[in-house]
Amino acid sequence: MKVTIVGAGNVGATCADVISYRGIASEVVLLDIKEGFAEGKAMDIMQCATNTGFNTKVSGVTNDYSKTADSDVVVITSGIPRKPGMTREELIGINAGIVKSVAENVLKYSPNTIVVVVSNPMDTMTYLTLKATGLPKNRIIGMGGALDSSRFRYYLSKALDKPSNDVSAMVIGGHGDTTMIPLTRLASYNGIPVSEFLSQEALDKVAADTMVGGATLTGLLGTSAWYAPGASVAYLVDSILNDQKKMIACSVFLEGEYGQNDICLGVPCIIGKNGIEEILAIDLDEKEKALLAKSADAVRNMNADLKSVLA
Ligand SMILES: NC(=O)c1ccc[n+]([C@@H]2O[C@H](COP(=O)([O-])OP(=O)(O)OC[C@H]3O[C@@H](n4cnc5c(N)ncnc54)[C@H](O)[C@@H]3O)[C@@H](O)[C@H]2O)c1
Ligand SMILES: O=C(O)C[C@H](O)C(=O)O
Repeated sequence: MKVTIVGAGNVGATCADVISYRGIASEVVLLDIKEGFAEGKAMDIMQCATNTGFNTKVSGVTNDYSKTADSDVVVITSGIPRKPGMTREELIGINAGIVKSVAENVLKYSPNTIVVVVSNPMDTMTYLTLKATGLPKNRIIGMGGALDSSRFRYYLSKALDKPSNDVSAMVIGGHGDTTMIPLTRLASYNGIPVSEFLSQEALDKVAADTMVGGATLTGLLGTSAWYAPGASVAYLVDSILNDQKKMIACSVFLEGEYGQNDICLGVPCIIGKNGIEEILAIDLDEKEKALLAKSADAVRNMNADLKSVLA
């Protein structure tokens, strides 16, 4: 199975590293526009093979899309990341043009691929990829919910003082500081509602910390995060390539689901060899429904800025 990652920067290279280390794909191609950069990242990763014991073939290319031919999955991480004090939405001016041209280029050589969109603002970039390529909705997946949910589980585990892997929780909605919706009501510690262990005040703080999880890291690092983002993409790619049918919150084109139309937004999906195999309809309470509607309004506003790119 072959995976191409366009953008060999922090997130793209970390994703390639996790995919090869865990043996998720037999081949990974890293592509970047910066001369020699992807080649260098691929060589560095390949030199881990004997010490960590993997057999995935990782190669790097400078802007040569012919080397990406017949990829089963293409991950788009090309574009600029935010700096401290910025929102993800401020990246649209530069990233929209990059994402559109990358999506068009990869499809020339891999017409049957499944595309995973990572570049920010992610929900809008997913919508742009869908509109620009005309691919069926099951083959365009926006990655944000997997990461936000892992941060939610991290903050819950810290509040509970228990391991993250004993916590089950999901974030839906947009992948933005004010648009994501941590589903606190449904979060559990080994099947027991977290509200049995944590006060409402503590749960509200966990939700607030989760929502600004990316901004907090950007403030600490000076650029946005990459370890958890790269691992979250690899987790999603694993479910596609190995047909695991995992339930993962992903940004997907909605046609009536959750009362939304003509938008890509994070909702729970079953992810398998066909990409988005099912959009799960979960019962939200009135407060959660209102938050999702507000989140959709904000993402739709952002999508309106794509007019000139899509013209
Ligand atoms: N969806 C998410 O959950 C999530 C998580 C983390 C980061 N991101 C986003 O992912 C993107 C990448 O972040 P990063 O930290 O890896 O940034 P980075 O700057 O480390 O890497 C981006 C890479 O893209 C390359 N690039 C730019 N234009 C290109 C083009 N036309 N073709 C090929 N390569 C091109 C650059 O040369 C660079 O190497 C950002 O937009 C960031 O906001 C999203
Ligand atoms: O925070 C960012 O800008 C990058 C990414 O979306 C993240 O959540 O880490």
